[in-house]
Amino acid sequence: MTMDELPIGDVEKGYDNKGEITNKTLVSSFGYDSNKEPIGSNKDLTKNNLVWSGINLKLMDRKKGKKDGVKLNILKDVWGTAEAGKTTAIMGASGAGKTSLFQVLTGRIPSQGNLVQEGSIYLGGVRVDPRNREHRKLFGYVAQEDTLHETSTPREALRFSAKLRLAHATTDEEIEQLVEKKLKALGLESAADTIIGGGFKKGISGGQKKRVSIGVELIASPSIIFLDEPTSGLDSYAAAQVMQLLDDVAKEGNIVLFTIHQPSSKVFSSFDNLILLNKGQIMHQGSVSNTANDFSAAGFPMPDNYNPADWVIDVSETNQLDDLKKTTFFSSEPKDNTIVTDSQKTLAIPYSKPVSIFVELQYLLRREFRDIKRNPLMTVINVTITSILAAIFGLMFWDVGRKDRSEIIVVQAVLGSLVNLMISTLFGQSNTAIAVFARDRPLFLREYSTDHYSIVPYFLSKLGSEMFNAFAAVLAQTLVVFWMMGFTMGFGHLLAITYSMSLVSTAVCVMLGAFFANPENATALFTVVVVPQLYFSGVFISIELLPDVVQWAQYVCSLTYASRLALAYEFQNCEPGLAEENCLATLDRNNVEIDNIWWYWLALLGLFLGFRLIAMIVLRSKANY
Ligand SMILES: Nc1ncnc2c1ncn2[C@@H]1O[C@H](COP(=O)(O)OP(=O)(O)OP(=O)(O)O)[C@@H](O)[C@H]1O
Repeated sequence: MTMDELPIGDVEKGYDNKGEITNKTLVSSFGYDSNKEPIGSNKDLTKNNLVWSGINLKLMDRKKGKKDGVKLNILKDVWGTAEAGKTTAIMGASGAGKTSLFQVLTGRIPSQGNLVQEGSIYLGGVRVDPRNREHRKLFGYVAQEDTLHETSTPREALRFSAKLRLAHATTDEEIEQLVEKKLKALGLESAADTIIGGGFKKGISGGQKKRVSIGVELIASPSIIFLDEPTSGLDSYAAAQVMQLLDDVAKEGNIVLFTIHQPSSKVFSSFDNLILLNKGQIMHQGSVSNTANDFSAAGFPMPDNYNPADWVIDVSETNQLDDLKKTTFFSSEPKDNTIVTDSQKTLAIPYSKPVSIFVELQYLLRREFRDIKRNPLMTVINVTITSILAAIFGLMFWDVGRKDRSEIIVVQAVLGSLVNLMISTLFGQSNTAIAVFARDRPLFLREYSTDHYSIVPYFLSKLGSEMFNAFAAVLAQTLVVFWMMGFTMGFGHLLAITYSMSLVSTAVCVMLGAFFANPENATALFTVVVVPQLYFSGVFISIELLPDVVQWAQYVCSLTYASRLALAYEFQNCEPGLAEENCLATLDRNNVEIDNIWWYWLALLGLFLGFRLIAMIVLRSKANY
């Protein structure tokens, strides 16, 4: 079936009994009214429903040398169904296990650690594994926090997601039509070209942001869309709009499943099915329109004028579990809960990357540079601060390079000016690099886990913008200090050394940013990692005087190599005579060997690549949930 035969966006993936993908519109299959049916009871429809069975999530007590014990049963024998064509809400008091169940269903429980997960999930009667990258293409996931690219517009955000996630054969024209159609469906036409905004600038409203977050998932036409508290933080009007949107998405034949906290009665009545959790167990599942009857039948008639959402939580919170179990609540999983075509078989999806990594890189780079263009403040502040500092250094070491080097105090001053410059460069880019990476990290984790791009193009695109920012700052610094201080080495040499140093320093920041989500931790650790470099580099204390056990550290210090390069270029061609003697003695005292200049350059390159590689591996492992 071609895109021409079906309206764009209406083509949904379906699965036949063998688990093979079939293109069909699910819309036609779900035009029914099952308000009076318990969830999943319509056997014809079970075929395309999401069913989970025997889900247990245990927190293990792992003590060295002892057998593992179960510390806490977070989820116990949880079962349920999310029907295609309907919206299903997971509710429960705080700590009931909503997030945990949601994380199991979306494959976000880490496979290593203290949590052990059991149970099965089926889609259309065939087993699915939401941790599997291929299977995950069926799932759209909208987190509670909106992680959007702040300097993009809703139209650009949808286009970016469509381009990188839809089939390779989809033309740009088709993508534009699809984006237009989704913007309309999301009610975002008037805000389509307004910047999403964030900390740097006010953009679209919170409700509009939530709709963009939903839109970037919907654009990939997932069969199942998971949303974690989609109405939290929204006013009642915006919450109602989001619920209406989800209802429309479900009506197209999709499965819409979300957790929700304290919905208003209007929002509560707008969803189709309810799953109520209590202390990690399923207390009740059923159609929302039957909630009052179901609770009455269990002996808890709903008082008049009471928000039913509050009532169900009140009942679950204010009654003992044992008492509730004596009622019709907490029914055990029906034997025919999973209508399984083949329980042994796992859904087979031929995985193919929609676009090449070059297209990914192109789109990512375009977005990075658009970011710099639309939010130049960070670059401007960085360049300004660096220039001011450089001017202060320039004044302190005014003309030092042009003075007579036959005087040892002059050589000492030149040495001091270079080392200061290197240290300033070492720290100069760190705040910007850490702040930018901390800002972008959640966006990367979301986009990577929803298969927008691979990790290498992402890192290359970040490197592109970091290189630009670092170059702007280092160029400004070199322009100011070079002539003020009057160095004898070439302008290009000084620029290249400080630029390389700055890139290594940025690589360290990105590596720390990959380890720690919190920028404060990354900044604190940066100081711990970088300050010892001042000693290990040999510029303050000769390496030979350092204790043997720490001497190796000189080899992983960018300051070591950058300082040696700067000293080598500055002192290798001094005036013959006393000046030359002083220069060569300084080189000797600082362990600089002219013959090793290329090794110093290679070492800087090695450190740069090494730190980048570690960052990539760490971030890749963090994103692997
Ligand atoms: N990784 C974990 N380590 C320890 N305890 C956990 C972990 N994950 C969940 N729990 C515990 O399991 C229970 C259920 O947690 P969960 O976050 O799923 O509840 P919730 O219904 O989403 O609560 P809330 O509405 O307050 O977010 C809580 O008691 C929580 O402390």
